[in-house]
Amino acid sequence: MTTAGSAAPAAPGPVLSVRDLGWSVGGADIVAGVGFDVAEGEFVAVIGPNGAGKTSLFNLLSGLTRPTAGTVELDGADITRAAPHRRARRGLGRTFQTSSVFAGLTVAENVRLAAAAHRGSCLRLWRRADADAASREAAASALERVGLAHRADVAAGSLSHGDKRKLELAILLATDPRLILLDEPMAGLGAGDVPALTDVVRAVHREEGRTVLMVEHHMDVLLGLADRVAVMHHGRLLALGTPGEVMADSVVQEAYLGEPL
Ligand SMILES: Nc1ncnc2c1ncn2[C@@H]1O[C@H](COP(=O)(O)OP(=O)(O)OP(=O)(O)O)[C@@H](O)[C@H]1O
Repeated sequence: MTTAGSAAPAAPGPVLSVRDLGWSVGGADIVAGVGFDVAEGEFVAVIGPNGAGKTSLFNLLSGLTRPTAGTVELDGADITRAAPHRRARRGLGRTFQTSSVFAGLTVAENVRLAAAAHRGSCLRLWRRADADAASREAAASALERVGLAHRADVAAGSLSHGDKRKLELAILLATDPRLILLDEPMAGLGAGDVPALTDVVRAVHREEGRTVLMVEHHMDVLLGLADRVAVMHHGRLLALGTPGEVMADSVVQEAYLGEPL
């Protein structure tokens, strides 16, 4: 018999819970009926052919677009209609497919600015970011973790594409997000740069314990990272399972029309 005092603690709920999520534009369903949970500390990869709705899904999760159906919960709180900055305050961070850094600022200044903005110092943000010890510390730590500490004082615009991707990750880490959405971080990288960035993403997940959702086209990159793979197709969630399950799924293979997964 279980008494109130000896009851096992309830399992923690999912970090992210998506139910029947949809986004229609001009009568076209860009995202439709998408539902899944992401557990604390999990790494879920999102794959799918071009135009499948992966970025649109990320836009719905991060609040850039308003869903026309369904709900999004973060740690049990309904954030379906919350603005992007409110989601960020609650611990949801994201990167974009295209690089988005201030080219004229130094690498460290870019990260400090993000840290200061997250800490709420909006008034004369830049001066505060420069002077604020906590922001400087957060920036230095983030740059160290992505392997960019030695480039802290160069202009962000002078970085290689691969280093800009690392900088974007550092900008994200400076805000200490629990749930990170990475939209094709490897896009445009030379083959030689992929392993280093993969290692950084792996460390952010495994060593720092952050929950990650990542859009990525290449299964070889995902295999060493993802606990589960979500497959999008025509705006719908076609499959969700371990990388092995998904690769063996004939419906998934058909969606890719013979392209290697
Ligand atoms: N604002 C919009 N208005 C109308 N259609 C849109 C809009 N944004 C995206 N779409 C369409 O929605 C579909 C899904 O686009 P989305 O960018 O989400 O796909 P994706 O899976 O991220 O593609 P890729 O792998 O090429 O980045 C595409 O057909 C796209 O043209």
